[in-house]
Amino acid sequence: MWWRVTSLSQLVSSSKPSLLNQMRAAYGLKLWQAFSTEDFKRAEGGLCHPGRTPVTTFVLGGPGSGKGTQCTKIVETFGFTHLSAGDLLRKEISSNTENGAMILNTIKEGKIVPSEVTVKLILKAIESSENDRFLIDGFPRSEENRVAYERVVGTEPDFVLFFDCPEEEMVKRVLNRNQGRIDDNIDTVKERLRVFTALNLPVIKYYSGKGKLYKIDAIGTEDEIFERVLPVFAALRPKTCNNILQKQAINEK
Ligand SMILES: Nc1ncnc2c1ncn2[C@@H]1O[C@H](COP(=O)(O)OP(=O)(O)OP(=O)(O)O)[C@@H](O)[C@H]1O
Ligand SMILES: O=c1ccn([C@@H]2O[C@H](COP(=O)(O)O)[C@@H](O)[C@H]2O)c(=O)[nH]1
Ligand SMILES: [Mg+2]
Repeated sequence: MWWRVTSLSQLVSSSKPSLLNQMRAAYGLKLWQAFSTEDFKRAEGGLCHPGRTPVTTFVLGGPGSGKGTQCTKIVETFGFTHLSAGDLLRKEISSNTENGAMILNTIKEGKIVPSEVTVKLILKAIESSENDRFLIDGFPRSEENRVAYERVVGTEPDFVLFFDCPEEEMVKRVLNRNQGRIDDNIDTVKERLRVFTALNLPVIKYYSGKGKLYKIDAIGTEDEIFERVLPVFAALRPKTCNNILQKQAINEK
C-alpha cells in the first residue's frame, strides 16, 4: 500500500543556497523576473531571500474534492497564504495577458497549462507576499509540473495534503458549484478526472513514497473534514502560529 501517513518530525522546512539567489541579490531581481523561458529550462533552485525559509504545503485532490474550501479554513485558523494555481491562471485570463487566450483554451479542455507559465505565477505570488507559509492549491498537476517547480524553487514542499474523494461525489459538487466557471460542465469534468488519474495521482504517489503525504477522507461536512485536517497543522503550531499565539496572549492579559 503506497498511502503512508508521514511522521510529524518531517514537518521541517529546508532551504538551499542558489545561483539565482545570488543573481537576485546582485541585480535586485525577483526570482520570477530572473528567468526567461530559456533560462527556465536550466534554472537552479532558490526561492527566497537568504535566511527566509517558507513553509510550503501542496494541496492536492481531484476536481471538486474540496481543496479550496478547506484551504479557506486553514488560512483562517493557521495564517497561511492561499495560492490557488487555478485562480492565478484565471486571473491571467481576466487580465488579458499574453498567455490569457492559451490558458482559457487549456482550462476549457480540462488540460494542463505549461509548467513554465504556472511556476512563474506561483513564484511571483510567493515573492510578493510578506508571509512565510503558503498553501499551494491544485499544483503540481503532473510529474512534469513537480520537477519544474523543484528545479526552479530548489526545495520540496514540507508536506502534501491529498483530499481523497469518490468520483461520483466530485462530479456532483462541481456541477452544483454555480460560480460560473467555464470548466464546470460534464464534458470538461470527465476530462479533468481523466487527467487527474493519469497525471496527478503519480505526483501523489511520489510524495507518499517520500513520507510527506497526508491523505484526508474528503467525504462528510466541511467541518468534519476540517477536523481531520487540524492535526496535520497542529504539529506546526510552534513554528507557524506565532501571530495567533501572540494575539491570544494579548487578549488573555
Ligand atoms: N464537504 C463538502 N460537502 C459538500 N460540498 C462541498 C464540501 N466541500 C466543498 N463543497 C462544495 O463543493 C464545491 C467544490 O469545492 P471546492 O471548490 O472547494 O473544490 P476544489 O477541490 O477546490 O475544486 P477545483 O479543483 O475544481 O477547484 C463547492 O461548491 C463547495 O462549496
Ligand atoms: O497547476 C495548475 C492548476 C490549474 N490548471 C488548470 O486550471 C484548471 C482549474 O484548476 P483548479 O485547481 O480546479 O481551479 C485545471 O483543470 C487546469 O486546466 C493547470 O493547468 N495547472
Ligand atoms: Mg479549487
